[in-house]
Amino acid sequence: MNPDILKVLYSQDDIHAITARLGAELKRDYAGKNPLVVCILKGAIMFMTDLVREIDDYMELDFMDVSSYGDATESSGEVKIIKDLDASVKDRNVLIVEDIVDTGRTLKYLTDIFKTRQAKSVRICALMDKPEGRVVDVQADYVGTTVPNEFVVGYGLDYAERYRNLPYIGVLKPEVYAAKS
Ligand SMILES: O=P(O)(O)OC[C@H]1O[C@H](OP(=O)(O)OP(=O)(O)O)[C@H](O)[C@@H]1O
Ligand code: HPA
Repeated sequence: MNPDILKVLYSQDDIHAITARLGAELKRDYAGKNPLVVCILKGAIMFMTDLVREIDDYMELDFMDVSSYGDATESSGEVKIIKDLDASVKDRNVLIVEDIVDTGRTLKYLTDIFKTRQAKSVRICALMDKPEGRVVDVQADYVGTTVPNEFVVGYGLDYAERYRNLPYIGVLKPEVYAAKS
C-alpha cells in the first residue's frame, strides 16, 4: 500500500461491485433515452470509464474539466471551467458522472449551467457522497457509497495531483497535507 495512505476504504473489488450496481440501475433508467454522459475531469475519469462499460446501450460521452480545489484539501469556493463540453446539452438527457460530492459547489454549479443551457433532464451519478462536507444543497440521484468526513484519494481522486492512479480509495494521512495548509 502507498505509505501516505492511512487506511483503504474501498478495494478494487469493492469499487467493481459499486460500478456494477450503478451500471445496472442506469441501464434500466436510461433505456431508449440516448443520454449524454458527462465526465467531470479529472477526478471522475476512472469511475466514468468503468461505469459506462457496465452498460451496452446507446449513449454519448463527453468531458468537462472543472476545478475548485487546486492543490488544497479545502474548496476555494470558486468553480472554474478549464474545458467545456464539445456537445450541446440542449434537449438532451444529461447524466453527470462525478467522483465525489463534498461541499456540493461543483455539482450545484454544473446543474445550474446545464439547466440554463436547456437540457431536457439533468441527473447526477456520484461514486461517493460526503454528506458532512455539504455547504450548498445538492443531492446526487445515484450514489455509489457514503464516505466519512475525511480527505480521500485514489481511483481518480487527488491531493495536489498525486494519488489519482491508485487502484483503491483510501484516506490520506493528515500529516501529508497538514504542513502545507
Ligand atoms: O463538492 P465539492 O466540494 O465541489 O467537491 C467535489 C469536486 O472536487 C473535486 O474536483 P477538483 O476541483 O479537486 O478537481 P479535479 O477533479 O481535477 O481533481 C472532485 O473531483 C469533484 O469534482
Ligand atoms: O475528499 C476528497 N478527496 C479528493 N478530492 C476531493 N474533492 C472534494 N473532496 C475531496
